[in-house]
Amino acid sequence: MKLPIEFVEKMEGLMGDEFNSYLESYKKPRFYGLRVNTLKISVEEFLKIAPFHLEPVPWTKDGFYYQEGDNPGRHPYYYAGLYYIQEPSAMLPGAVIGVKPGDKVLDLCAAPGGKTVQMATQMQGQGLLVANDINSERVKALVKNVELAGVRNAIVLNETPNKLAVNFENYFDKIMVDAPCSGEGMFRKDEDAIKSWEKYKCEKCCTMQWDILQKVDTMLKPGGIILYSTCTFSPEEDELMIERFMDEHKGNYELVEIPKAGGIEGGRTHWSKGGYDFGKAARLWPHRLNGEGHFAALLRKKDSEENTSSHADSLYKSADKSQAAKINDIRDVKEYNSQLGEFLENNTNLSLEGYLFQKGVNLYHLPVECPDLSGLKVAKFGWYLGESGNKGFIPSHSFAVSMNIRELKNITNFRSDSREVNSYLKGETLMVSGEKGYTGVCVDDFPLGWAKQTGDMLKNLYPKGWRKMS
Ligand SMILES: C[S@@+](CC[C@H](N)C(=O)[O-])C[C@H]1O[C@@H](n2cnc3c(N)ncnc32)[C@H](O)[C@@H]1O
Repeated sequence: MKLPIEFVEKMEGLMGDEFNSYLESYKKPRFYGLRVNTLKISVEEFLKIAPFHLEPVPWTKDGFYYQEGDNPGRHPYYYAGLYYIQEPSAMLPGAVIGVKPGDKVLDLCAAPGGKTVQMATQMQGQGLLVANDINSERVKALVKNVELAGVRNAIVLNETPNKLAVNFENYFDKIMVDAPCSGEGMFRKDEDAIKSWEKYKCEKCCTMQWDILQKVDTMLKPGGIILYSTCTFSPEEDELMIERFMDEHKGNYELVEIPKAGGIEGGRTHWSKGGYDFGKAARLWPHRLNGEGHFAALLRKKDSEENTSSHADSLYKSADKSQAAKINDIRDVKEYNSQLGEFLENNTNLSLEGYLFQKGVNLYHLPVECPDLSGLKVAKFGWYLGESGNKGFIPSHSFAVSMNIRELKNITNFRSDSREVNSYLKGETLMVSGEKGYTGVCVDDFPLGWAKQTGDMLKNLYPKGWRKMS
């Protein structure tokens, strides 16, 4: 690996005596990680069935190192969304932000969704998770990962922080800012990161980070939490960026201690101007722990006596609610849309509560009231249930993949090592007989998608864009 000379010289100046051991880390292999999706399976159950060589990641209880040859991205459990493949150091921000069920959470720079799905597991379907990214191509991957993980309480947006700040004033309890950065911590994992570093120098990234951070305060409630993270070593993008933010908000924010498990170190106060204790922040160094380079700072906004009722809530109150219905049980669902009500009754054991929405023929669910989304580009709205039209109710793929087996009435279950499961994931028709109608196809009890049983065969409804290639 050829590191840019300018980068090496800068690191030598910063690291002093540590420089040689730091540089040696580039000769060592990278680490591979996966995080168990506890929306679908507990860590204990996963460890019983996972056919991989797993070792715990010290800073998060759901994260594990795997060996390169394990290839978890090709296993049917991946298609059931049982885990998310994530670089081990990248698991820290989501592990320490402290998201709880019922919170309103914003993941501002979210694609492809590693931290979004991690926070979703902590919310357990309660509250609202808004995941946003400015890049429309990357938003597609974000939507897919949110669906695959079975997240039911997320809205995915494709917006600038400026526009979000108009709709979400004083709205969120927690905001994750996993900022675009010069990516120095990723050189060992991905040599393309070096090319990107040469293109987007640190100064450009600082400008982007500052623009993003400036809007965060507007959207955060008093008493709320920001987790700022990067995968770069540069103090300008890390300690100095947070120092600037805290200076700008004069005493309104404090740094919160991030636990230092498994070799994590504090941030470096002497790389800042010295006004705050960056020992509370976290630096993950590749020569100090088993993972790549990362920085994270946890900030708490001070509580205030001001009225905290949010602008977005009040906008919603005056917005047109005719499309939304609050539901408490199946009777309300039937009243709202009889096709959906019948489908739920015949095919599922699901008890839906919360809010139903209809846009054209499409039906959606959210566990909470919808915030004001006017003027925003919505890439995914809540849990997409399916279409209700002339052909009756047609359930969506995200409906199936967000279910657990106990919520499904009609099931076709295959073993993970069976020929059938691979055929299903490739989109092939299967010669399996059964009762006519929709069936949830599962691998070892975990739903993968729908099929329609014709009596003597399964018509495959696994979506084209999701299929396994070989
Ligand atoms: C480090 S990546 C995020 C990784 C993601 N949090 C995860 O865990 O999978 C940074 C992201 O910020 C997005 N981004 C860049 N500028 C942005 C802006 N002004 N507002 C929102 N997102 C932005 C990029 O498109 C990129 O997807």
